[in-house]
Amino acid sequence: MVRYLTLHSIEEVKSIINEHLEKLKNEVEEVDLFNAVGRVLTEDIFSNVDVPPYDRAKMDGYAVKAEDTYEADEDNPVELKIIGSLKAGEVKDLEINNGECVEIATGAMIPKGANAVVMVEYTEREGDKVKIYKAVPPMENIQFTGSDIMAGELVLRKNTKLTPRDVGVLAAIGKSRVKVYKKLKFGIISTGNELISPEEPLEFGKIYDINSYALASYIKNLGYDFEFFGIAKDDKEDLKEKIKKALKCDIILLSGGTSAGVGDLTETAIKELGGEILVHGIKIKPGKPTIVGKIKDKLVVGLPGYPTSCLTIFDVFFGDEKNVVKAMFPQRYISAKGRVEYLPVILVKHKNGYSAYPITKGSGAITSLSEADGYIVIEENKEILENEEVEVHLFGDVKVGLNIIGSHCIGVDIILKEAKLLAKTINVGSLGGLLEIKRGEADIAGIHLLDEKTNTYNIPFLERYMVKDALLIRGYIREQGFMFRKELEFNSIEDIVKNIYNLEFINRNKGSGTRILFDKFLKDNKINPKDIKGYNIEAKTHSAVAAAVVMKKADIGLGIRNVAEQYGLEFIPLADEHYDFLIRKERFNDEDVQKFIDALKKAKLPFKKPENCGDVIWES
Ligand SMILES: Nc1nc2c(c(=O)[nH]1)N[C@H]1C(S)=C(S)[C@@H](COP(=O)(O)OP(=O)(O)OC[C@H]3O[C@@H](n4cnc5c(N)ncnc54)[C@H](O)[C@@H]3O)O[C@H]1N2
Ligand code: MOO
Repeated sequence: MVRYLTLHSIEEVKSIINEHLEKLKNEVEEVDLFNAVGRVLTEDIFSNVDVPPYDRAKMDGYAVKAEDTYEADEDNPVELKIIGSLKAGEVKDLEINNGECVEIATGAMIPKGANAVVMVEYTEREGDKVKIYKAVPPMENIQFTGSDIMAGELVLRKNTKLTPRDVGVLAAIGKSRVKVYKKLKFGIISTGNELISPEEPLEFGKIYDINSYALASYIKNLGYDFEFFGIAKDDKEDLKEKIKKALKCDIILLSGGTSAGVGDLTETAIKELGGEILVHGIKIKPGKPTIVGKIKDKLVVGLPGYPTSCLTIFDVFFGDEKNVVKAMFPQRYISAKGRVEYLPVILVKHKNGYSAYPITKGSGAITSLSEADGYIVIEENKEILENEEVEVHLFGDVKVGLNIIGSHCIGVDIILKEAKLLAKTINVGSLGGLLEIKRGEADIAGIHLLDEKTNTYNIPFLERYMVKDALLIRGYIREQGFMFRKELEFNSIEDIVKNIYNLEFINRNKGSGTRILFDKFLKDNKINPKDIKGYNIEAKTHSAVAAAVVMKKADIGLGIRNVAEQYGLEFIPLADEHYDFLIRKERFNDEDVQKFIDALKKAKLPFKKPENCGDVIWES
């Protein structure tokens, strides 16, 4: 049976959800001050009292009649008689006349007759007399009744979202409880037999439940409440049981089980609990199979299982307004037809503004969102995005720091840690890094490009690509070689060449230095890539190659020694390669760049360091 979803527009779904939210949002509850922050007032707040409620001293010293001090200066003090003392909280019937004063503490009530306070630093006490060395004008060092807040004053308006400072104001006027809009409470359920809690050890075939935790945190950050009802098995009765319990919440969020597969039970469960389905399918990417249903007056939202889809949908329909910045989109991106696409991007700041790099790991990857600074919205009828200005909706502040764009190497992470630097590292391969330096977007690019003709690294490429205004810093030497599981029993490159047609390879992405090295190896040994099994299967990092071999998705792949060692694989070296750093000249003297180079020299790296590590070896 072929099942197609009827896709609703984002606006339609927003209006269904907002209608429900509006109703809930108007419900009112009362909270005490310890629980008021972040809540939204449903009433104007007026003060019934003056703050402060009496004139009080701002400083420790003596309460005086100002005119008695006018003659005083450092050489000619005025002497006053002390007729008493006042501490904060003391109420005494004291009144001063000319020539008199009262010793007073910060916060104490100003006695009758006094109109100024002389700070104790400008006085000298002798018994019941005090010498005043400084003249003070009237009102000096007194905070007057109601000068902070006056009785009858409007202090906070309806619809204010209370900040910690606002709560301070409420306390100041003795308002111990306030009426606020009811806090929405979300019930959270994850579904899937494969899911386990992060508290359990990982069994083969299981994955950790991401969505419950990420959604709950999202909800908390928005100032709402949540309750977690656990992971439902792909079993209708279990799911129904959990939904029933969750119906005490205002909105129930399920994740997983929305698409048209066998285990997709959400729709049925909602119906069998007496509910109706309002939406199943939205013109959005990611998150197309989202379900919106209703059981009595409760909204039940079936979010897709893929973490990025799940969180994007939550954000689109329940999230808060985002700050927007304009950025250049320097790459070419083909967007989903017939759906509005929310594409996560990393922002890179440079002297002409921002550039936005798409994250294309897909909706199954949680790091699509955790690495993103925000997203861009690509309209339904736009198919290609290329070298144009876009608006980026920001998740928070844009992290700024060095932009390190190029080939990925764990050495870079170690150097950054040594240098205590914050940096953005974007993995676009060596050649990609070189181009980003040319374009002025990267500050530093890690590159390892082997020139076949000269059998040297990097410099021939800089010349061929006419890189200008840049310097090349000698980095370190990585041992590239073949990694494979023990059972293969190879001892030399010759062993590998002999067996090459029986092996399942995993290759690296085009533009990566490792790929170039592999191609050269094939050429040197007169092997046609077409005859290599797995030649077209690409992994993006050294670790991904190692993981594929460990998991027996491939027999062998090319990568660096220390990654092979990390994964417990055998390793036969093929070539020493130079991993160097291309740096834009105008950034060369920046503190962060210099720190990076320093740390490169100092850091203990799992690679060989040549004598001239950290030196400039080429300049355009
Ligand atoms: N034949 C079709 N297959 C799929 C379609 C379709 O239209 N036709 N849509 C695809 C799209 S788009 C999405 S999005 C997903 C949505 O899948 P479900 O909502 O049914 O979710 P599951 O199948 O249960 O899970 C998908 C994926 O995500 C993992 N997952 C689920 N829950 C969690 C969680 N709480 N934490 C971490 N990861 C989770 C799950 O293991 C699966 O790998 O369907 C496509 N398929
Ligand atoms: O709707 Mo799915 O989220 O495109 O991957």
